[in-house]
Amino acid sequence: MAGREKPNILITGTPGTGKTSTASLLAEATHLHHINVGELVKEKHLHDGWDSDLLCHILNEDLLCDELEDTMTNGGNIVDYHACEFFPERWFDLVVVLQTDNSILYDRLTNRGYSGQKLQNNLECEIFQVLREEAEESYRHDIIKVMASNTIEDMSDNVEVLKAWVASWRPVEAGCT
Ligand SMILES: Nc1ncnc2c1ncn2[C@@H]1O[C@H](COP(=O)(O)OP(=O)(O)OP(=O)(O)O)[C@@H](O)[C@H]1O
Repeated sequence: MAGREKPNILITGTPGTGKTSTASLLAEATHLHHINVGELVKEKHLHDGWDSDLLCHILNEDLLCDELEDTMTNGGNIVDYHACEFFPERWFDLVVVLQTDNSILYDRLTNRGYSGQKLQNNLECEIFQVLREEAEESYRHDIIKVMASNTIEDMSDNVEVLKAWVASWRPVEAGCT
């Protein structure tokens, strides 16, 4: 079976590190399709209700993966989500982990109205590099890029690097998996 003609990229990281902003700029620059998983889960009800402790939807991973399977098989997607271990490894050609210094992330999350346990959980997630570890446990290390996302300059540099990666990407020949 022929492989996909365009790559799939996963952009992950703690909430507030800039996944959606980076993914939408990259989608504009490359004409790849941006999938904001959080929005998709809400829109298509790919969840098992609302977690009133964590103040977020309880993701149904099977429903989400079934929903995305055909799109991912076709290729040409930028998937943006704050978790990564449950996606099939074969979906992605590149996994980007965005990281933000804690004081900057604190300001971004408080500006967005996060407080209490939710704020604390997200800051700890970034301090302990939970998403970087999750990516390293779930994907080949040579397809992972860890990128700083502290400033607008970082964001535009990251988009340029990723745009160049997309331009140089070539489909894997059938039989050369
Ligand atoms: N590198 C950056 N420099 C400056 N501001 C940034 C940067 N990245 C993100 N921001 C700002 O931080 C806020 C959060 O960004 P964004 O929504 O893209 O993060 P996210 O990782 O997608 O969050 P979530 O997982 O909650 O959707 C936005 O106001 C955005 O403009």
